[in-house]
Amino acid sequence: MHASPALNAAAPHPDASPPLSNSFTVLVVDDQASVRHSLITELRHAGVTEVMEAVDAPSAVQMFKMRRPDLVLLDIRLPTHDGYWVAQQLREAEVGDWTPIIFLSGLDNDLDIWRGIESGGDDYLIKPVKPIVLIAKLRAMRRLLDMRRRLVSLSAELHLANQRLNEMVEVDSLTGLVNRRGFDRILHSEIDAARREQQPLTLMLCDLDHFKRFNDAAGHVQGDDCLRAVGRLLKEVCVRPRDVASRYGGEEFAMILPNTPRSGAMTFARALGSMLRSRAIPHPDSPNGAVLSLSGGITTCIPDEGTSAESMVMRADEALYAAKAQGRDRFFSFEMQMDTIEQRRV
Ligand SMILES: Nc1nc2c(ncn2[C@@H]2O[C@H](COP(=O)(O)OP(=O)(O)OP(=O)(O)O)[C@@H](O)[C@H]2O)c(=O)[nH]1
Repeated sequence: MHASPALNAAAPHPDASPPLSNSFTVLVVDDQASVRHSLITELRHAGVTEVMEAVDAPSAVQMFKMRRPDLVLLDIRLPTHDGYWVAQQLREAEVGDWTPIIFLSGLDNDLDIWRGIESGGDDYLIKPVKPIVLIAKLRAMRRLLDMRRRLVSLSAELHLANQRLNEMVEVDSLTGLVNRRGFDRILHSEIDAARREQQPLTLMLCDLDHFKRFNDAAGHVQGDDCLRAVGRLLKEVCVRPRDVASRYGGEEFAMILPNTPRSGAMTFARALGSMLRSRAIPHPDSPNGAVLSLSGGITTCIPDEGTSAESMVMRADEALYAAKAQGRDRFFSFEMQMDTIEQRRV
């Protein structure tokens, strides 16, 4: 506390400077009514749209939390708690945010300035405050605040743009499914999650049967339509939120099915097979019948330290190769083959 007037009336008044544009709110914290009054008059003159007053530390903190001013003018000497304490409370109350704090004090020594900055202050004004200095600092802080807001909004825009870009580069343009890049990322992260949670993870590779003949007979445009139809079907069959259908490449698709044991994987394969049959997409030249069919290779495991995305793909691919070799239009599970050398027709 001190008795010096808030403003040095002898200092030249910055009448020539234009008022601060847009809305700008300031919280003045000082226990002396005369000081607050002089500061408020000067702030209004400078174009500050709203000035709040607090007479002590607790009410300053409370007002700050409720009203969130754009700037705080904070006296160091206050009853009960000092301005350093207030600054610390304000900084703790706005994690991730930043409101400029300018300390006001009659004290002019290096240690006070150091303590002020250490406790979260941004600048320091010695009372009596010269109006021209007050307004210059107000403008400087306003400029910093505007810059920070622009940066925050730019980084939010950048974050959104990055998200969109990521989505774009991970989406297959023909089918709208996750593409190979997205598949690789998701498979790695699901292996990690399944290892942590000790839950079974299933990978299913599906390949359309005799698709070269389809293209040769119907043409590539119809072939593309067919791939789109299969893409829609795979999306439909992936009903659980973490199930992922992706286009692995060409006429090959991959499904990542977290928390899915072998039995669940076979149920999924049956559902997929029967949905495809019910769609009855005509195949103009298939030795397997008049409608499109597909073959699938499945691998299921609770990943351990030795499990990698590559090893899972290799196992699913081996099972897919066996399903093709055994006549197509079927799903094989790598593990079931290993366990029982049993082949299952879906
Ligand atoms: N229309 C179209 N065809 C594609 C696309 N990508 C791959 N293909 C075709 O898919 C066919 C795949 O042929 P193969 O690998 O010989 O396999 P397949 O004829 O399906 O025979 P199996 O897999 O053994 O049943 C090739 O003719 C590719 O040109 C695509 O984006 N659009």
